[in-house]
Amino acid sequence: MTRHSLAKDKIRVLFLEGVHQSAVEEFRRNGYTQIEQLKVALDEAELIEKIQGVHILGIRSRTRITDKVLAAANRLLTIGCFCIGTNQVSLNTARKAGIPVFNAPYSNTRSVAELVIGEIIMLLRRIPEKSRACHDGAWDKSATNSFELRGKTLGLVGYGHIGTQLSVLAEAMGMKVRFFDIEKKLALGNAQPCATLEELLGVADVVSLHVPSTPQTKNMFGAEQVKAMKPGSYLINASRGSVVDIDALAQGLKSGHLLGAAIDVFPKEPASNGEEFVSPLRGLENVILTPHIGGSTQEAQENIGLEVAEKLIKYSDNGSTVGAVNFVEVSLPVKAGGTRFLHIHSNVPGVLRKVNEVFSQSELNISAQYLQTDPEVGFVVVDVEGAVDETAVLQQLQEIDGTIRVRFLY
Ligand SMILES: NC(=O)C1=CN([C@@H]2O[C@H](COP(=O)(O)OP(=O)(O)OC[C@H]3O[C@@H](n4cnc5c(N)ncnc54)[C@H](O)[C@@H]3O)[C@@H](O)[C@H]2O)C=CC1
Ligand SMILES: O=C(O)CCC(=O)C(=O)O
Repeated sequence: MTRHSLAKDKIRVLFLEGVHQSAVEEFRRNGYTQIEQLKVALDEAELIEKIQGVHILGIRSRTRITDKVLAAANRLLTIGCFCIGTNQVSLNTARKAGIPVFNAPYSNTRSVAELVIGEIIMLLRRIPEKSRACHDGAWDKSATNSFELRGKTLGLVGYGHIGTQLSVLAEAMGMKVRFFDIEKKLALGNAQPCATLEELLGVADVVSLHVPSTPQTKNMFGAEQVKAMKPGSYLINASRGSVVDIDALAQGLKSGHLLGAAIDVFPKEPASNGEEFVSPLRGLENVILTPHIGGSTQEAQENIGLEVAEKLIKYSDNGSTVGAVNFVEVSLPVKAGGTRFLHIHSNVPGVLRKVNEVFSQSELNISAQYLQTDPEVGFVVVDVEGAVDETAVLQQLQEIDGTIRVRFLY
């Protein structure tokens, strides 16, 4: 039987925002019983209260894990973002507190790419307003400003997991693809890179944004970029609301410079399904507005649930940090016997020596040791064979200057 320093039925797991049942089942399959599920996101004050005693927290993109929430988290071992973006978590503070954060970098990318393909067709055919008109009893059978996508140029800003899949799908449908990325990227199919964003904006009939939320991408698409787009072109944003200056976009649409837009993410998104969605884009012609559902398909959510749950369980059971977005990655073999100590510390000189002294002074036989450091945080894992007074070792490790947290698995 695998035993743990904290019995699994004492480990409290909290899932917010309707994390998929596949995650819950994976935790149950692995022996976890204390799992609480909420459908909603919590605001900072609610989370500060709710997080007390929680060891493993699972969220999606709405819940903000701020410095204050992390300071209040008295038992938190790890956080799982059941999505791609991790900008909702104060990653640096979590890292310094010894809390690895995991996400699912691939599982919903196909869903986003498919949605964007659908939106390109809908926008070029002006389906939003034609459908609305039919619902209202009108019959507008005109081809004005309706186009095929064949032969048009798709400009991808960000050529990562989503951008590249879109590139392949769009070419298969007869579009030309250009892309701009800050990193050198392998161009798939016949896609061609642009040296600058301006170059891309000057040639694209449809611009689709697929960059992460970073300080550099904040408002990277403003009045100047809207103006630089071709007259009669379209903008799609299914990345993050912080990337586009929404007022500048509204202006570009109202002036007729842009013929349409499809926007899935917004600078301010309602915290729950009941809250009113407020945006200057509401009511504009040929604008598809969706409530941040780019990755919301059954397939994606089920896969994400499983993928992130596996990473969280591996860390909780085994200490492995592979896939962590804010933490040094240590790939650990499953432990067959003995005791495994996990020591997270500030990366200051002498800590590793003191850790080793604890084991040598206790005359313990170290069978394996793993160490990874970043400039500020170190993570050392020590496997020990034979009989061990775990509590005594734990206490000595905790007393080492610079220790952030210590755990043992046995
Ligand atoms: N609407 C939704 O439901 C979803 C939204 N997303 C968002 O989409 C974003 C992109 O997802 P992936 O393609 O999987 O990410 P990725 O990390 O695979 O690709 C992002 C690409 O953007 C590039 N990039 C970064 N900064 C840039 C800049 N300033 N200019 C140009 N390129 C830049 C990177 O080099 C990278 O190639 C995610 O970070 C997330 O915020 C992801 C999934 C679902
Ligand atoms: O499904 C979600 O909650 C958010 C999806 C998303 O934006 C992401 O994966 O980054």
